[in-house]
Formats: sequence, structure tokens, C-alpha cells
Amino acid sequence: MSLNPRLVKESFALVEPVASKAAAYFYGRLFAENPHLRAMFPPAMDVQRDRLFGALTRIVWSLDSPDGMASFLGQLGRDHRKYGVLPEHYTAIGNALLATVRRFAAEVWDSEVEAAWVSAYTAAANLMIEAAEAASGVSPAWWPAEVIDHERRTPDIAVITLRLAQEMPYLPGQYVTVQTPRWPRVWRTFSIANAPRPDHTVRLHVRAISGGWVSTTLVQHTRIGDTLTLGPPIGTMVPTDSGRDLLCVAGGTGLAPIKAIVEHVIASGRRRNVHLLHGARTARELYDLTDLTRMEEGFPWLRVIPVVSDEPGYDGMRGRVAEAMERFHSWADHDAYVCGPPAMVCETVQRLVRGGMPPANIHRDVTHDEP
Ligand SMILES: NC(=O)C1=CN([C@@H]2O[C@H](COP(=O)(O)OP(=O)(O)OC[C@H]3O[C@@H](n4cnc5c(N)ncnc54)[C@H](O)[C@@H]3O)[C@@H](O)[C@H]2O)C=CC1
Repeated sequence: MSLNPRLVKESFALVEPVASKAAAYFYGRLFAENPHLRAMFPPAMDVQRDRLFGALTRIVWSLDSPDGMASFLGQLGRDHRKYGVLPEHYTAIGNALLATVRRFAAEVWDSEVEAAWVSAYTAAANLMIEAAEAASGVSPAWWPAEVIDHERRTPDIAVITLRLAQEMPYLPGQYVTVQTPRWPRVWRTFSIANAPRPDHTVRLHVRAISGGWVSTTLVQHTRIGDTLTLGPPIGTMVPTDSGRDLLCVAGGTGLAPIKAIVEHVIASGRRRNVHLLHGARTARELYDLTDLTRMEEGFPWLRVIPVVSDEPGYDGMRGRVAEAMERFHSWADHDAYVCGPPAMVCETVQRLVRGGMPPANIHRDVTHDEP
């Protein structure tokens, strides 16, 4: 069976505009035919539906670049071990997926399109199953993590330090899924805000989102001594060894993975010039400024630039961080790392490309927002 990305993409293009309907149909079908699988999913399925489509969209659009797809599916397969997913579950999911695409792409559906979907799904499922099998016996499906420090930097933002009982190898810039005892089976993504440390501690920067189950619990109801559960590291926004100077643009708690990358540059001993712009709405929300300033004082090649967008009286650089970035020189010969609210990331990337930076030198990642 050979892959036919074109047919998969064309038919998926009819499903994408009705993504939420299609996701509801998919899960309805999956649970009607396999009621025992319901217990593996969270009680409220809204975020889960978005995730399904997020992952599916990414897979479909990366069918032409097998390396990127293999690495993403490998991470996904390892991550799914924490749900107790077994190889036979992939058959049930594949059947429900095929029924869903057949229904929502009915106008182009024929035996050729069906064969293209079957071969794409089989290839994807095999990559996930193989990665999960390779990881079993080598690393755990999840990591218990004890809260050893909890700092409320603003009423809504906490910086939480966790100690893992066992080492979790990860790359700076990657993120993990987090589950709290209060909300079993509800997992939310947070970036690790530090480069790997010998004592196996990791830091998270968490903003309590209104209606966000996990983020609110982490900021308001989590104490030193509590235990959280972390899934394996995911994400492709990791440092490269290009030798170019770095521009880092962070919005709000999107600072977390950027800080890990800057720590990595410091630890690697390379003297690349690093500009780190941290955008916040108010001066108070520059929640990590003390730490960033301390880092800046230690390294003459690191420049930290706070930018505040929604406080007219702020006595420093004002404006949206993407727009403030252009007040310096051209960044075209730099590598860029960008993280924050989706609209801010989008604006920053557009401005960088317009300014002449090759898209391949711009690094960003897609995580999921609460609730
Ligand atoms: N906590 C974590 O570990 C991680 C968080 N993120 C994401 O980072 C984001 C952080 O959000 P908040 O802290 O609430 O940020 P925020 O809403 O306080 O905004 C931070 C900065 O982004 C700018 N901004 C906001 N909306 C904008 C828009 N529409 N257009 C242009 N600029 C805009 C603001 O002016 C400010 O400079 C979330 O989307 C989160 O999912 C991403 C990766 C890791």
C-alpha cells in the first residue's frame, strides 16, 4: 500500500471546516462501538476534540515530510502510553476515523480515497505503536513529580518547581502534559522553563485561565508536598546549532520554553548574542523580571528587554512585543524562537518573514490552551 498524500489532503480539506461536528461524530461512533474505551478519556470532551483535530491536521499536512511526521508521531505514541493505549485500540480508532472522513468528505469519497486513508492511518498508527513499544521498559509512561516550591508571582501566575523521582530526559524548549490529583484524566500542556538539571527538578510557569481546570488548580490549590503527574516530553522548538545569534520573543507565560533555551545557551558555553524580548500586558505581569535581570547581569552577550502593552504610564518600552521588536535593527541574520499567545506568535512570525528572515530559521511550537 503506498501513501497518497494528495488524496488524503483533498478529502481532509472538506472535513476541516466542520471540525467540531466531525470530532463529535468521531467520538460518538468510537464510544458507541467500543463503550469500554470511554473510561480512558476525560469526563468533559471539549479540549479532547480540539486536540484530536489539532493532531490530525498536523499529521495530514506533514504527510509529504516523512521525517517530521515520524518524529511527531513517535512523541505522540510515547505520550499515549500514559492513557493505557494498547495496539488493538488503534483498530477501533481507525474504524471510527474512516467512518468520520467517509461521512464528511462524502462528495469526493471513492475506493481510491478510502485506500489512501487506510494506508496513511496504518502508517501513522504503526509509527505510534512502534515508538510506544520501544519506550516501554526503557522509560516510564508517566512521572510522579513532587511540588517542592510554589511561588505566586501575581494573583494569576505561579512559578512551580517539581522534583521528579526519576530522570526524565528532555530537550530545552519542550513541553509536558500535566495531571493534578483533583482532575484525574485531564491533562494540560506546560513548557518546562529550565534546561535539564542534575537534581531532576523542573519548573513550570502557569497562568490560571478563567474556567481552566488544571491551570486554576495549579495556581490556587496546589501546595508544597503535593504530587502531580507528568507525561513524556513533547515538542520541536529546541535549540539548533546554527551558530547564528538568537532573537527570543516571548509573550506572557510563553516565556517558559524560551527561558529554558536561553539557560541551555548559557550552559553550553557558546557566546552567541541573545536578545530576549518579554512582552506583558502590565509591568506587574513581567513576573520573572528579577530572575531575567540576574541572568543578564551575569552574561554581557545576553540582553533582556521587557515590553509592556497595556499600561500607558509604564516607564520603559511600551507597545506590542512584535511591533517593539522592529524598533531595533534587522534580525534577518538571526535564529528566532517565538512563544506566547497564538495571535502574538502569528504577528511576530509575519513581521520577521517580512523583514527577511528565512522561515526555516524561525522556531515555534503549537501547544494547547485551556480550558
Ligand atoms: N505556560 C506555558 O508553559 C506556556 C504558555 N504558552 C502560551 O503562552 C500564552 C501566554 O498567555 P498570557 O500569559 O495570558 O499572555 P498575555 O495575554 O498576558 O500577553 C502577553 C503578551 O502578548 C501580547 N499579545 C496578547 N495578545 C496579542 C494579540 N492578539 N496580538 C499581538 N500581541 C498580543 C501582549 O501585548 C503581551 O505582550 C498562552 O497562549 C499559552 O498557551 C506557550 C507555551 C508554554
